[in-house]
Amino acid sequence: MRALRHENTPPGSAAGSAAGRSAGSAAARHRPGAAVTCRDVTVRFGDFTALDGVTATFPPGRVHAIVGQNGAGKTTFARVLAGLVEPAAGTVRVGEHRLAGGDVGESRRQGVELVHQHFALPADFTVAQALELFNDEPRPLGGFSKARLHRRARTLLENAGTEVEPDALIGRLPIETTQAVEIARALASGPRVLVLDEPTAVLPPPAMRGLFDRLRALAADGMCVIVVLHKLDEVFAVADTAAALRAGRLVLEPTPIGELEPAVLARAIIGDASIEEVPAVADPAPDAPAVLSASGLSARSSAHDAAADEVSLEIRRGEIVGIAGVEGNGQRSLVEAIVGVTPLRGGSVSLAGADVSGDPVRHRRGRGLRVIPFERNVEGVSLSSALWENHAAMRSGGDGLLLNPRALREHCRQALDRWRVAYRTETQPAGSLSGGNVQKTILAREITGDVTVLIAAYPTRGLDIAAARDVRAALVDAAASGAAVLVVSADLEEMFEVCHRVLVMFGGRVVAGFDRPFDLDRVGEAMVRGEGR
Ligand SMILES: Nc1ncnc2c1ncn2[C@@H]1O[C@H](COP(=O)(O)OP(=O)(O)OP(=O)(O)O)[C@@H](O)[C@H]1O
Repeated sequence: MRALRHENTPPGSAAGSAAGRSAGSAAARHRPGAAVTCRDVTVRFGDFTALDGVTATFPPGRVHAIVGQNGAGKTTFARVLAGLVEPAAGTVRVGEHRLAGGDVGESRRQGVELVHQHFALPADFTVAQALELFNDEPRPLGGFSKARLHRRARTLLENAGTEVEPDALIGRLPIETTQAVEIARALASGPRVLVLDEPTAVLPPPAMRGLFDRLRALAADGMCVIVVLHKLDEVFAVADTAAALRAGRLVLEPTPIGELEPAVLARAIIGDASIEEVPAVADPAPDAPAVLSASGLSARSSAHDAAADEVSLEIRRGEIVGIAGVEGNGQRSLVEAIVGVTPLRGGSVSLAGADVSGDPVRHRRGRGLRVIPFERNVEGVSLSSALWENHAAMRSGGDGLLLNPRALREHCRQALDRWRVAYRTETQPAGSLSGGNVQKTILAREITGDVTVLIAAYPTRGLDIAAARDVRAALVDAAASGAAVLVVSADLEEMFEVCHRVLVMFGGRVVAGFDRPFDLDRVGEAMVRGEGR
């Protein structure tokens, strides 16, 4: 879902390609931060209330965390500030200015910039072009030269603390660099208020520390930084205050972090619900056969990723194997080749003893292969289709459920309820769910009793504490029921909790393998150095 509105002529066109200021002036155009004051902000989608009378003040010069479960209203709140959603009632002020609401241009003029949960820069733009999006400053006739645009881009990127070639295509960048460009773009206009919606969801730990340093530096410079986060340790690592939303209501107003205990914050997020421990993962039977094998697998590179290069691995019945690695080191290319959406360049893939190297996706699914894909909004669901249609769409793999719409809808409802998806009716489009709930609909469809091989790419990305726990428990449960499970994740702690073994990918190859008990430093070093078996 692209939420950004492209208000300018496209960069690269004669009129749009010119920046109306020098490379240096963008950095110099610093505006003092402003407080954001919300009073009784209420947002409705039809008869559903997504934000309910939110009243809060976010002073400048601080990093403010907003937390809450999936569907609590965090993204909606961020989008209100950015002018993408118009409140039904209430007021938002940026400094002294009262926003009319629902007007991106107005929010931007008042110095509010939003970095979206799902990146919004066009994949086929170069970095330099992407940085010109929304640059509405006056420009001379004929525009500036490419060299000048590149100079400006370099300055903006440097200010955002990243190095990337202005000529690089957005779609080819590693995901953390894409995010850095998004932030550079947001900072280009010298905002007073920077809002980031779940910026850590895509980042490996070192990049996360870099992001936090940058946000702290922006706040120290006077900016009001509002950041949506899920993990408590991240909140305590970066924020000055934390506020919590639950079911659209502000249940904890922005509170200095020094006055908050993690348990209090967790309670504000989940309310009365309890979170059980993830059951311990049992060892696979000694004679358990391999149900997923890849032998010398090579496949072409995929978006944001390196090509998988002669990867060999085996996962046995009941075994959970993690693939660790900085994103972009071939994990995606490997998964796409196993699933069958990318043809093999070399090697083979077997499922339950049968060579499926040339088989279409549908046949592999028919053998019990289930997948939680990398990009849920593109690969996992059709956002414009109803929940029950999405649920039914992938069921043609031979699981025997007849094409009876009523039965499919009932089946969908049961699965969504089991996963505690916050939805109103199975006929609503998937695009009307919150990001975390979209992920849960995919889990509800893919983690079922008939799985023989489950591939889970970043399965807890964007999920709240309770849902992330449910996913980890479901992975352990799937293995206990006899599935072979492959987990790709940037979250090493999560992997260490559920996996029997962890392989590290670097430059498209598996460069190291580790057994329990895992050593964080050794795995981390292998991820960065590309060696360490
Ligand atoms: N355009 C829309 N139409 C209908 N309902 C919507 C729309 N956008 C959001 N909602 C609903 O509003 C509620 C809040 O959604 P929001 O995306 O703000 O949650 P969130 O706290 O950001 O969740 P997550 O952590 O999963 O991203 C959800 O129940 C969602 O289904």
